[in-house]
Amino acid sequence: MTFITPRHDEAHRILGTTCQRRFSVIDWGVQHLTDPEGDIMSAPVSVPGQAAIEVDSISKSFRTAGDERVDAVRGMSFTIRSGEVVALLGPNGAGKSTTIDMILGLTHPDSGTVRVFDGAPLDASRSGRTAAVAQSGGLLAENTVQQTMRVIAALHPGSSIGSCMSRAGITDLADRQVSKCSGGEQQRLRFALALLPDPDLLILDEPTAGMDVRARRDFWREIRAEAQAGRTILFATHYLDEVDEFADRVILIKEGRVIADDTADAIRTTAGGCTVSAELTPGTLDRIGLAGTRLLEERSGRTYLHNPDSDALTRRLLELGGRGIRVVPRSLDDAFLALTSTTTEN
Ligand SMILES: Nc1ncnc2c1ncn2[C@@H]1O[C@H](COP(=O)(O)OP(=O)(O)OP(=O)(O)O)[C@@H](O)[C@H]1O
Repeated sequence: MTFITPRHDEAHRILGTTCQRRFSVIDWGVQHLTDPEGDIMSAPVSVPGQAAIEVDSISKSFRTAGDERVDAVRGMSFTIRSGEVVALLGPNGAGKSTTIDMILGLTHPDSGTVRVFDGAPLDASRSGRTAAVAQSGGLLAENTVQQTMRVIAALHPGSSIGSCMSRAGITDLADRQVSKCSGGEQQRLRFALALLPDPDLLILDEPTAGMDVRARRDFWREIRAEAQAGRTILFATHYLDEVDEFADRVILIKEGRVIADDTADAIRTTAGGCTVSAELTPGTLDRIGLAGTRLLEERSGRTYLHNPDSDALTRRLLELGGRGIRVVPRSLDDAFLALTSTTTEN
């Protein structure tokens, strides 16, 4: 199993202590965990349409240093089928990373269950069926790209360094020192490393962080190819255009709960209608009094609002002396803001 994660202590604690007999931990920043004989179990072929990930009513709380309880995940349920490309989307602190950690078996839910390929999450990671790419950390700066690939490939007999490097678009970077690679190039290296065990499930936590527009486009083309080859992809991202373009399905989470689970188009329709923006005098917001009105954001002197009945909202803003009123069909960004924001009545 190969873990590429900045959650060093977490992986070390769980895998290094609970699986010591079966696993060795080569600790040089990346968690490389394999059984001592280098015996990687062959991955069963996943069947399209079968459940790859089953998350059933999971909850997870933490205690802060000040002994306050944080409910990171609260009763979350969803199923991801083999071959799906699914985006986990939510504002900062929504519970995305905690959920991913539970799917990887790095941490366990306080209640509820997570199954990966109908087994324990850790077993799927152990057998190489799950591989993860985190957004940062986990690479040795002084090694070259090729050396990094070789070290990890040695843990996965039969893996093809050339193919994985080519699919991740880093063939030309083979002799470059990791420290000289840009953030986006390092990210592609992590991706190539994750491909080495030939995983059925790829979990990517903000995979394109640090990539420019072209690199992001190339990266997603490769991910698409991996999905078409039958791999299941779950990714967390803050880039809504990526969700729109690449995800078959979006699981939108807020405050540890799933608040929407559908295609990007359907979510846009659910959160439907138009965004209404206007220049408002102070205090106007409190006087709108139209049920279902949500404040999306206030920016550059304009207030952006949503109500399923945008005509009624427009009339109300006119009554209240709103100026420069604009009504525009909503983008996925708007839908995201609408679904994760609070109503003006709150
Ligand atoms: N080990 C921990 N100890 C205490 N609180 C934690 C711990 N891990 C996560 N949390 C808290 O749980 C909540 C969910 O965190 P999580 O990292 O899962 O969110 P996220 O959606 O991944 O956020 P981001 O987009 O900012 O990465 C946050 O309030 C976070 O501060």
